Amino acid sequence: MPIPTLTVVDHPLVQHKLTLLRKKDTPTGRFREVMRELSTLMAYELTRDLPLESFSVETPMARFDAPILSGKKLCIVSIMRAGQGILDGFITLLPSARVGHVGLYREQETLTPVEYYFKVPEDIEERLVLLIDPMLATGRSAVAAVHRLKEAGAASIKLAVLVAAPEGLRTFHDSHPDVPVYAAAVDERLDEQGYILPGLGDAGDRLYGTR
Ligand SMILES: O=P(O)(O)OC[C@H]1O[C@H](OP(=O)(O)OP(=O)(O)O)[C@H](O)[C@@H]1O
Ligand SMILES: O=c1cc[nH]c(=O)[nH]1
Ligand SMILES: [Mg+2]
Repeated sequence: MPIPTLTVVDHPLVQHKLTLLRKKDTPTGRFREVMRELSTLMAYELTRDLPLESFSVETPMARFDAPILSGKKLCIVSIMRAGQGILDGFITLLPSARVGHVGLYREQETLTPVEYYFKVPEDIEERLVLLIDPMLATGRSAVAAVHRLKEAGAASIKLAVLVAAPEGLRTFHDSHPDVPVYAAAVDERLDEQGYILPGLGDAGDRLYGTR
């Protein structure tokens, strides 16, 4: 059984920007902007261990062997809606990655994730999947998304979230011990409605100004 891994991205810029997202009076436009900035930093961390190979390049001065990315191609998969808030930053750093979407919302009473959309590239089994969602609360949405990705053939997946609850991390690791998790923060706990405390509120609502 693989050992579940959790990487908390403790870079000062990540922590500073996350604080801006947490502030309840950060307005929608600014929230969206900061989430995008933060997501480029998360993408940087998630790709830290990508393999490199040598490529012969001619600079204006000389020919030499320079490093380029090798290994599996990438697929970024966003868990809608709130995942869209961190998708742009990932695409900015990884412009040739394919992009997939999983549409999920939590049913309010039971917190059961309900799927309304699923579209991923056909060759997903050949790609490293970077699954993204700002929030991991009960963990059930991420568990369901990974389950669907594995059904579609994905064999290599990393999960990136901004804020995770300890309860959700346990549930996720129990279901998918092979999927490493990257988070900007692990918060205290869930409240009675399944929101993360202290968290940042409802990420989708704050991104899009809904309630
Ligand atoms: O870990 P869980 O308890 O499953 O909760 C986390 C999910 O909740 C939020 O989505 P939400 O259901 O609010 O949908 P939205 O993105 O459309 O707002 C969030 O973006 C996650 O997908
Ligand atoms: O705190 C939470 C929990 C689930 N989804 C959110 O957007 N925020
Ligand atoms: Mg929401």
